[in-house]
Amino acid sequence: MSHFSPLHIENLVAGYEQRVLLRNLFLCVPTPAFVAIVGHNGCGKSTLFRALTGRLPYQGSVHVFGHDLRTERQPAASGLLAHLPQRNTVSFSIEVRELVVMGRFRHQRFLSAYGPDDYTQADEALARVGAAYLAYRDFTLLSGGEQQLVWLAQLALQDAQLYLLDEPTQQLDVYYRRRVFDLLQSWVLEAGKTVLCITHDLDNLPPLRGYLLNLSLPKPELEVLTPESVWGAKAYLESEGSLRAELIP
Ligand SMILES: Nc1ncnc2c1ncn2[C@@H]1O[C@H](COP(=O)(O)OP(=O)(O)OP(=O)(O)O)[C@@H](O)[C@H]1O
Repeated sequence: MSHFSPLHIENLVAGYEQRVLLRNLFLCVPTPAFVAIVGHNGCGKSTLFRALTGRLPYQGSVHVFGHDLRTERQPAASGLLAHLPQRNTVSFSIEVRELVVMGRFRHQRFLSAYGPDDYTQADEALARVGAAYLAYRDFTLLSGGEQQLVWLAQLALQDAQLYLLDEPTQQLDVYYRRRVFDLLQSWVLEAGKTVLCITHDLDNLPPLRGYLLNLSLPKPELEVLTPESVWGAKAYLESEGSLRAELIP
């Protein structure tokens, strides 16, 4: 398999002092794709993202388009990857549009302000997530679901090659959950991005094109996303046996 694929993970081992959560993970996303990452609470999904974003030491190797992530000091600044954590907070008052435009940080010249073109792109990104009406509101006063839409708009502007999204549809209502999955699918199909998306929202996955990665399995591997593979993952995750297998250290 090529090291120049969007994501190539070899023999990844990661976890915490008491517990190894990811054991000898091999993964190759061969071409730009959507990958839904599923698994029980606590099985290590966010831990995988912590390793990929350099916040947790790991054994093994991770290459993104041929770049070794261990030696890539600022993967976000170089446009290699962008990450949406499960909880993202802002502690000061800021207009939504001002927060979204910051997604253009890679195109901003030192000490210069964002220009009209940057703001046009911010408005377009907000419109694409169905949140144009929030543009002039104070971000800190929005509901959790509205804030999530704003983060997705900002993320789109980062124009990264690999997106790591940790439960992007949590807190969203049924309409916006569907809409966000459609949006992520368009990032792949129309913009050639690779999207790794941690989710517990299996019901919305069947119509999507891409792969499924069930991190609760003893040997997780990519499966093509189909109604059958999603059903299989759901049946596995609902079984008592799968939970017991995971609790064995
Ligand atoms: N810094 C840490 N030190 C020790 N253990 C940790 C640390 N961070 C997380 N853990 C534990 O590691 C396990 C996996 O955490 P992780 O956040 O990867 O789960 P997850 O699969 O993303 O779960 P969820 O679906 O609930 O978000 C959990 O049991 C958690 O308590």
